[in-house]
Amino acid sequence: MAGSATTQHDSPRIGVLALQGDFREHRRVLAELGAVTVAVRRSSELDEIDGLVIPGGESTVMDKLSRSFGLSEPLKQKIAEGLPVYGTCAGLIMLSREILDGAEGQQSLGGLDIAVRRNAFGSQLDSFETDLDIPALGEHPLHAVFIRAPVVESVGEGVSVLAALEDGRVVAVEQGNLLGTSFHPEVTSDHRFHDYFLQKVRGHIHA
Ligand SMILES: NC(=O)CC[C@H](N)C(=O)O
Repeated sequence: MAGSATTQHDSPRIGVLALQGDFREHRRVLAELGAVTVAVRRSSELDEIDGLVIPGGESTVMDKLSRSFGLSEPLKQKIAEGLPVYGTCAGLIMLSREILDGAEGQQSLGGLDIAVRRNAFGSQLDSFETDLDIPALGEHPLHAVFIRAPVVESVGEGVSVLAALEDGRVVAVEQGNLLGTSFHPEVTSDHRFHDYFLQKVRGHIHA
């Protein structure tokens, strides 16, 4: 057991960083998949969870709030200790080693050895939807919703690319305990990405 916080058999406790952004949607999806969810706003709550989701929203705000709430250092430590963490959109930005087109002074938590470019699709294509082939999730393409999304511009050696757009731009990655998507699986009815994350969490609990 790798320091499990799980109390009920097979119901992992998943924290959702609830400082800002669409944390409610993630909690709803995770609950539908049988997880117990915890809104994380203070560092003590990080000790009660088996995995963490960092939602979409605005990474500059999430960065400032996580630092002023004293969450950013404990979060970095949990990531280094192997807590499974899934970041969507702004959450992916939070997990990246390097932010391109970040705001003045913007910091990330790091963990994923990637560089991401914020708002990579520009104002002309603020939001769009497309079907992505994601072999790790099975044969059926996943309908993906992008909202002022970042793209992954470079990946380090230990990073697996899970999905890319037709033009090759990377939009989903995995590295060890960490998972990140440029898009928002919490706003569609296809929950395979959250399910994939929960499998990672269960694997970590039983490791
Ligand atoms: N939907 C989102 O999470 C948008 C991310 C936002 N553009 C940012 O930089 O944080």
